[in-house]
Amino acid sequence: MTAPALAITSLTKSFDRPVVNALDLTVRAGEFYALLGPNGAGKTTILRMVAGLLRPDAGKIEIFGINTLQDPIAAKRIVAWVSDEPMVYDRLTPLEYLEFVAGLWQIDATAARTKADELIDWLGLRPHANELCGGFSKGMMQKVALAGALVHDPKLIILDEPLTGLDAGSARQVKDVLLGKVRDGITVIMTTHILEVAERMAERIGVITNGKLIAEGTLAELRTRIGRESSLEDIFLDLVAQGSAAA
Ligand SMILES: Nc1ncnc2c1ncn2[C@@H]1O[C@H](COP(=O)(O)OP(=O)(O)OP(=O)(O)O)[C@@H](O)[C@H]1O
Repeated sequence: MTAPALAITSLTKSFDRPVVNALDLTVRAGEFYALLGPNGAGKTTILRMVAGLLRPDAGKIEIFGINTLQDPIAAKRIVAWVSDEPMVYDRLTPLEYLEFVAGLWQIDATAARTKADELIDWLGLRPHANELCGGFSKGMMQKVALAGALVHDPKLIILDEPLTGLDAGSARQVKDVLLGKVRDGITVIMTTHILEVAERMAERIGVITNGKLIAEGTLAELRTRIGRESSLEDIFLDLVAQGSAAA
């Protein structure tokens, strides 16, 4: 049996207060999973721990069976992390940036160039491929950062609010790239506040409040849980209200 793309067990993290509370979460291989939750629920903190950018206080994270705390380099090789605050080098063009990232992954120069060209075309960056990133809008930076995260052909792509700040055309390009990846068998996990995106794209949706998973399932399963025909917005608000009352 294939190991899950992500298996989180009893994950716990506090800053000045508990933010992630003994969280258990499993995402299957090949799934498109959306993580929803109100502001401050802990979504980014959870994903930063999965991406190896933040150390948990307790708990276990496995990516395709690799323990991220015991074997962080092996885990990072198969994961892409796309932050909601894109970081690219101002003084490089998108092509130079992608070749630089490919070099960090020790991908050979010819393969790197082919990969970079493919990503540039997919994300509609071709007209700007030879301009310095420093002059780019936030949306264009976000697309370059996404391309950079995909250079090493990750098996699991984790994105924090990938569509925020993108115009309709760019959002469509990013969505198409992600759906294409899922069709190719790649697993995608993303947070979003755009419920319509979760509704249309995700196979399963997890709802986080106060660092805990309070509900999870397909849209149909979440509807059944609420017990009436509702929009995802109504379901989400009902679940969050229930979660807050329980806390
Ligand atoms: N490095 C940090 N130091 C202290 N507190 C932090 C740190 N990172 C996050 N927090 C706190 O942890 C809580 C959860 O933050 P997090 O960013 O994970 O939430 P989120 O669900 O992603 O929210 P949003 O939807 O607003 O992005 C917040 O109260 C935040 O202020």
